[in-house]
Amino acid sequence: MSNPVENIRVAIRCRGFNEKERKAGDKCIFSVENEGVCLVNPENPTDVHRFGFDHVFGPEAQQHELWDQVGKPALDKAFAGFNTTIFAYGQTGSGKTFSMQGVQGGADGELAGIIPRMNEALFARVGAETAANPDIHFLVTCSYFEIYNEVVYDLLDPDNRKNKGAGLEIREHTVLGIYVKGLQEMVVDTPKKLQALIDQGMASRTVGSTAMNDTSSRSHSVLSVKLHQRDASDAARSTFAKLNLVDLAGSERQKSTGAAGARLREGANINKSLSALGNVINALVEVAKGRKVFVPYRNSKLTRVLQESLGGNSLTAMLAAVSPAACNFAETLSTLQYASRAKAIQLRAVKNEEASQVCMHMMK
Ligand SMILES: Nc1ncnc2c1ncn2[C@@H]1O[C@H](COP(=O)(O)OP(=O)(O)OP(=O)(O)O)[C@@H](O)[C@H]1O
Repeated sequence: MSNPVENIRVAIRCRGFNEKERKAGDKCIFSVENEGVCLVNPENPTDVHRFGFDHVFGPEAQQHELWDQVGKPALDKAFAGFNTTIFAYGQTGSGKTFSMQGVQGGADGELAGIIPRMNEALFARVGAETAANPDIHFLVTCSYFEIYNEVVYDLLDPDNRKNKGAGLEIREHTVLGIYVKGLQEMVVDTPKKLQALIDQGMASRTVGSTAMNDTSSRSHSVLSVKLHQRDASDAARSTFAKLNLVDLAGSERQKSTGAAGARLREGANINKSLSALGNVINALVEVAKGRKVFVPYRNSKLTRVLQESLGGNSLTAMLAAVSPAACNFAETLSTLQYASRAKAIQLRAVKNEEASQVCMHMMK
């Protein structure tokens, strides 16, 4: 694989009706059509919106299908030395965290989302490759942070969490790219250790109850797993890859969330950063058409952190989560429009051989 030019891959996932929607006897306005979706305006049945996507997962789709189509290809690319990103976008309560993290328990862990599956598959592959070739050495590190009210907090550093207000700075390195200064970078060598850090980070994440979701994520979270591969017999084949797994805070209309006070302020910040993301997506669509336009990455912490994932050195998949219920028509339409625009973004990922040379110092 060498320097592919790829569009962002966009997947849609529609959950089933939740308790509230079922009790209200709400109508289903979403249907799957081949690799596309159809959304009908409940107020006007002739107002029909059709969109095509790379993958569509209906309410009956299982977590392992999402892993096969979206998670595993990203992991394969990381092993080939490419930065990869998966980010979940969608209305609050639409199933972003369910898709990314899933639910613990259930028979054979079938409710596990992309992140725990990624963890297990990553170390299974590290074990298999090391067994097949003793010259290959791996180093896996991870960091986990959230952006809450436009401030970056380290989810793996309890002191940083206690000291709310003093956030971390986002910086840029000529070889390693965008990074968060002072963020803890933990070395992990078993899936158990990585899962313990993920659980620790999840427990620290800012969550609040809104009218739309009892445990709504009020921050954007970024789990970043770095995979360093060193080939002792051929240094030129050493690589580095960053795997970013991003669970965005839910987009929402203030009216539908019943927000007030802190929730209202959070909501305003969430909407501000998601609209900054929308503006970056719009600009990148113009760039893909060959137009020279300014891409406003610096307008929010979120877009700055996602800069490489959206328009730089990364192969990226967007997972847009939606509700099937008529009461969410406006939000679902807006998510589908947002996701549909993102499809046009082109990515130019480069195999990280140069960066790996820098990172090799960390392994010595
Ligand atoms: N595909 C699905 N199958 C079963 N349950 C689901 C599915 N998607 C979401 N849910 C359930 O719906 C509820 C809301 O989902 P989730 O917390 O993932 O939403 P979210 O998009 O992350 O919301 P927020 O932006 O508010 O954090 C949870 O109880 C979750 O378990």
